[in-house]
Amino acid sequence: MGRTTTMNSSALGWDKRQLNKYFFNTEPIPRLSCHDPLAEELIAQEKPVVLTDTKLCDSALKWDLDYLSENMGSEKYMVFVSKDNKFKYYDEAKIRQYSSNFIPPTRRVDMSFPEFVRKLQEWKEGDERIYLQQGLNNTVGQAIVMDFLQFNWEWLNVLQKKNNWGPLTSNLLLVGMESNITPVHYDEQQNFFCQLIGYKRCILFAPEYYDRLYPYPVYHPHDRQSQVDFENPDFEKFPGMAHLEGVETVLGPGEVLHIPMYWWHQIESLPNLGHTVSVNFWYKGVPTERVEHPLKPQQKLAVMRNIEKMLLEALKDPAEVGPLLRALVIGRYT
Ligand SMILES: O=C(O)C(=O)C[C@H](CCCc1ccccc1)C(=O)O
Ligand SMILES: [Zn+2]
Repeated sequence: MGRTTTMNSSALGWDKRQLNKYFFNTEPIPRLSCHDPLAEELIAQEKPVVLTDTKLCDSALKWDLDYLSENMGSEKYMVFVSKDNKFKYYDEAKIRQYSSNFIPPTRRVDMSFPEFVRKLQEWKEGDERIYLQQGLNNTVGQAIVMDFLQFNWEWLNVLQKKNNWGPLTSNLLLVGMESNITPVHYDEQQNFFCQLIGYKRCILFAPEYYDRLYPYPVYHPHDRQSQVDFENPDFEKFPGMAHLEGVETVLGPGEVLHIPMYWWHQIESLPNLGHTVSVNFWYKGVPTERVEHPLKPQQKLAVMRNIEKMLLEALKDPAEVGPLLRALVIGRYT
């Protein structure tokens, strides 16, 4: 990119003026040492927390573009291409069964790491943007494997056991351009999100804000993604959005954000501070054995997802799900 960044004087390494102004208020996500008992308390309560000194991925702080080009082997990696700066995730498997004409907002191109870096360096204003999003697997070079083995697994494994999480399912390597945005969505896994290079703004909303973020239907390719666009909010169509309140942080190199399962999150690579490199740790949640009532918001979300899945299974035609739900609720539960 070669752009000179006017780094601001503050020690943060980034400048508040670089943050997009949105219509909702946010409070800061607590930033704690991983040795602070409150940190583990918040994780146990499924609340977001930034851990500043885990040393979880210190061996990967050197994963800049040169090092990754050198050591990511000659394999092809998954790169998404977008006409704007938004990279809304979609499930390719759901496109086929979702009858109506779904137009993917981004396209997937597989390319080698050096190819990806060349595209980054040749990029100029107006070009399509790119975002490498690839699960780390055994095709990466030896050096990367060595770095990976040096992660602070001891600390992670203790937390995994204490919180009765399921197995680690994947580590997504994310290499994005400055200003790239992953729009607000939730995942069905516990996540430790590690920032390695550059700065990412992470805006989170609690799972109970389900009725203010209007997720797509479960059978839609954009399942788990919100329908709202923070940069062009449609308050007529999505009135609940007006009551959104979030929490946020700007994550820098070496910092780890716990994104609890089902928490909504939007991730933005800060403008003018160069490309970003992150790696996440996704853990399967396990169903709670002793169910207590009233159910937690996360559990209600799981129930609603199951109802949508059952209805589609019963009705087969997605177009019939809405009318049946309306018949069930309007005038009876409203
Ligand atoms: O770690 C997370 O959960 C994030 O959302 C990080 C996000 C990219 C995620 C892309 C994605 C979202 C859903 C399914 C598969 C891939 C970023 O950092 O831009
Ligand atoms: Zn996510």
